[in-house]
Amino acid sequence: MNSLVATSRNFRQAARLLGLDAKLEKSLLIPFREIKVECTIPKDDGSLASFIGFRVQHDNARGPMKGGIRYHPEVDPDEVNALAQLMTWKTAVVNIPYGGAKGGIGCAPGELTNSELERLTRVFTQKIHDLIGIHTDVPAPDMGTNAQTMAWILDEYSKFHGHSPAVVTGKPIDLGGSLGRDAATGRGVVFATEALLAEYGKSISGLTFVIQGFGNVGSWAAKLIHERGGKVIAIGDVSGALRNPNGIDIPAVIKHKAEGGVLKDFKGAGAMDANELLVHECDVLMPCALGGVLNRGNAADVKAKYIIEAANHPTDPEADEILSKKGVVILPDIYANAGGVTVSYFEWVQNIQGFMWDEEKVNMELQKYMSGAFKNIKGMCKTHDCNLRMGAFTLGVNRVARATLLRGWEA
Ligand SMILES: NC(=O)C1=CN([C@@H]2O[C@H](COP(=O)(O)OP(=O)(O)OC[C@H]3O[C@@H](n4cnc5c(N)ncnc54)[C@H](OP(=O)(O)O)[C@@H]3O)[C@@H](O)[C@H]2O)C=CC1
Ligand SMILES: O=C(O)CCC(=O)C(=O)O
Repeated sequence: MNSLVATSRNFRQAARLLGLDAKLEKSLLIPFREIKVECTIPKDDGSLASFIGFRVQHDNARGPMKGGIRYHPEVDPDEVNALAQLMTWKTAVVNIPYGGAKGGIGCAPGELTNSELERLTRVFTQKIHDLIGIHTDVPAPDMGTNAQTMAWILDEYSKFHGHSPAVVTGKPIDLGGSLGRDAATGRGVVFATEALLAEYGKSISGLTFVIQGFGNVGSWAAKLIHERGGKVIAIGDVSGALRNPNGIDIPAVIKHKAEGGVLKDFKGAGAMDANELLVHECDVLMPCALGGVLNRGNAADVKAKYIIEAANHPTDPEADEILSKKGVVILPDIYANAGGVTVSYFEWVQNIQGFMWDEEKVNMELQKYMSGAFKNIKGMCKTHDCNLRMGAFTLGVNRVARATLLRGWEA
């Protein structure tokens, strides 16, 4: 299902549960601003390459718009729109003073050299610099981008507006990045998983995990699960998938990749069909890559008891229905992966204050925000007699609706 249709369907269902006025519902759905820019760069061989960049600023009722920038061949306007909308509800779920935005460039970052990526990032920043800013819209990394990408945006933006570290988060520490931001999404996923499992009298230790995606989010989640005694029995990325029923040595995989190795060539686990990953027998399934990977084509075959949505919108509404009929418990993206934006908020606060926190404080505050949000979601589930996804959506949408009504519409 189209990602924007799917996300909007979840929003509408939450709006109905909350009894929102139809006109307010319509206004909350329409993005504040959609930006589309052409980015042409000279490649290293002197030829020209053109790309399309997007930034969708969905809503700013609760504060500056916030969200990552994705570099991936499948980036398109509907996908960016859906991701921007999810950011609005996500920042509200964890109650940080932001709205939602998302950006992206349709490109294959693995096929561009470092200097081509730098030129592309700088051209994109030149095209949008007037529309982002510390108190308007603050980008961060997402799939295919990282701290280096944020450093280039910061440098290019600062040429127009003066040194502005708080204009992006997820920066390198040397440029004002926060300790703990790199690990934050994966760490938040693990805190969220612990909160969910505790409801069922379980803990990570001794349970089996399958993880799709071994980039920033997947590798940190896997590492922290491994440290807590969880058994990661299968992992995968674009190169392929691996399994080991006795548990994969995650620190060894991370070392193998850090040394330039390809995941599928790791020797401590056997190869498996990547299409089997999501339907592999396990206690907990963690999609940590693309959206829409759980759909009506595979949902009936999923064997996990719990799905933690570390990726954004990995589950189609059709799959949602099939999975909930099977009794699978799904922890929704707008809560499960909110640790990244929460620590981005801490980074922004540190930049504005000009005062750096130690990593212990960052992780402690993150845990506080994640457990507080889980309690609030459970409260909404009780009030509206709904599942965790609708609990999270009603929590987020209600906060944004209240802020919107308080601000009013007088011109
Ligand atoms: N970074 C962050 O702070 C946040 C990220 N998220 C979400 O988490 C997800 C992952 O993001 P992040 O870890 O940052 O991205 P990265 O680019 O760091 O990693 C993405 C991972 O997904 C893998 N992947 C991509 N396409 C496929 C595919 N078709 N099948 C299997 N694996 C695939 C990549 O493989 P390969 O390395 O081989 O290309 C890589 O391992 C995204 O949905 C993102 O929106 C959510 C909140 C915050
Ligand atoms: O850290 C941020 O600002 C945004 C992270 C993000 O893009 C996401 O949560 O999907």
